[in-house]
Amino acid sequence: MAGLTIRNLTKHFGGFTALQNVSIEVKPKEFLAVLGPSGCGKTTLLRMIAGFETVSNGEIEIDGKVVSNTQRSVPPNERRIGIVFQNYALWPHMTVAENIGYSLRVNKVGAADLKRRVDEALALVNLTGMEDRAPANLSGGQRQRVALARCLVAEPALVLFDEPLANLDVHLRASMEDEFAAFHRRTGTTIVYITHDQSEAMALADRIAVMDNGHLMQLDTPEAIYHRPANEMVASFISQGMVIPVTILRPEQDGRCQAEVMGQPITLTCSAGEMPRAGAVACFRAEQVRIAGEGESGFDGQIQRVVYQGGAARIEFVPDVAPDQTIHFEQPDPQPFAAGDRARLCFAGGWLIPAPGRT
Ligand SMILES: Nc1ncnc2c1ncn2[C@@H]1O[C@H](COP(=O)(O)OP(=O)(O)OP(=O)(O)O)[C@@H](O)[C@H]1O
Repeated sequence: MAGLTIRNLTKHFGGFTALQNVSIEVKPKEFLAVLGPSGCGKTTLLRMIAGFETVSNGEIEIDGKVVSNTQRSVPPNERRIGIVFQNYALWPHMTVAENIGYSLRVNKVGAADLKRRVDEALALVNLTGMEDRAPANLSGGQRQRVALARCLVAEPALVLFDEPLANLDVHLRASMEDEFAAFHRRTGTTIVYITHDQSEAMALADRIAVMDNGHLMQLDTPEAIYHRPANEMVASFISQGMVIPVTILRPEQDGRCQAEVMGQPITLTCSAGEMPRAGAVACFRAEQVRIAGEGESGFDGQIQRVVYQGGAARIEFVPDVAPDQTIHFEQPDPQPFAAGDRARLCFAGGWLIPAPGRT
């Protein structure tokens, strides 16, 4: 399986810059998710990797060969890339096997070889026995698997997924997530998976590239992105992290620093070399918020909303000292709170977000 190198990639559409200086290295067999809000440039990036868009600057290398730079662009069909789209794009008048074997027939692959490769692809996506069905007689998840088999049969160096689960219902998404993960474990295919759904990215990817406004914000493992976001965008975009001003009291020691948040002392995890500085902010996760014990110090405030989620509720709380800030946390049943109640909370940890330009 091939690797993919994206170097200083920029894309202008007229006066609009959709991608700005993006560099990403995808290792062979890696599963990389590209995650970001609508309009951040995910599809543009995918289209450039596939060769549907030229580059304004920078270059793309697949398996060590340059396929796009400002001078040249290898056509999509010569890039050995498979693409799985969200709308499957299956031929309705062909059977499952005919759909899967289409590209081989076009390339005049012999009948015996074609059947063997189609059978192998069917087995890879757990569709053996369904070769004679029409796409109309398949479930959404099965159609998506046919689309995957159709792309695998061509033995691509790299498979691009463009929001492949966006059209499926919640239950089917979960089971397809399992299938994609199992498929990746079985085949070791190098995958670039575009999504705006962070739980999908977290569940599937070895690493996640978080994008915003055409810029790469962070490229790291799901755990690092969650626990050590590089900036405020990543902190708040991933799992609605709470970004709150803090005062750093002492320089970093052993990956931690003493700080103050909303008038309360706190120990934050942080990157090496952090020093007291102006404008510091930290990211707090819902599980790092708790109700202060009897007589324990904390910050007082009012419960704004209680949203029941089955087994637990999401509680939204506004602190008296920071009325513009909403703190949210999960409270397991039975629910002690209602909107309007007073409470005292404290934080049990947090991550000091590195100063801008220093990640
Ligand atoms: N051909 C084009 N001409 C002009 N602007 C474009 C073109 N294609 C994309 N854009 C703009 O580039 C930006 C990035 O678009 P892109 O489709 O890559 O975003 P995205 O992250 O995939 O969004 P979504 O999740 O909504 O599909 C958007 O502001 C979009 O309007």
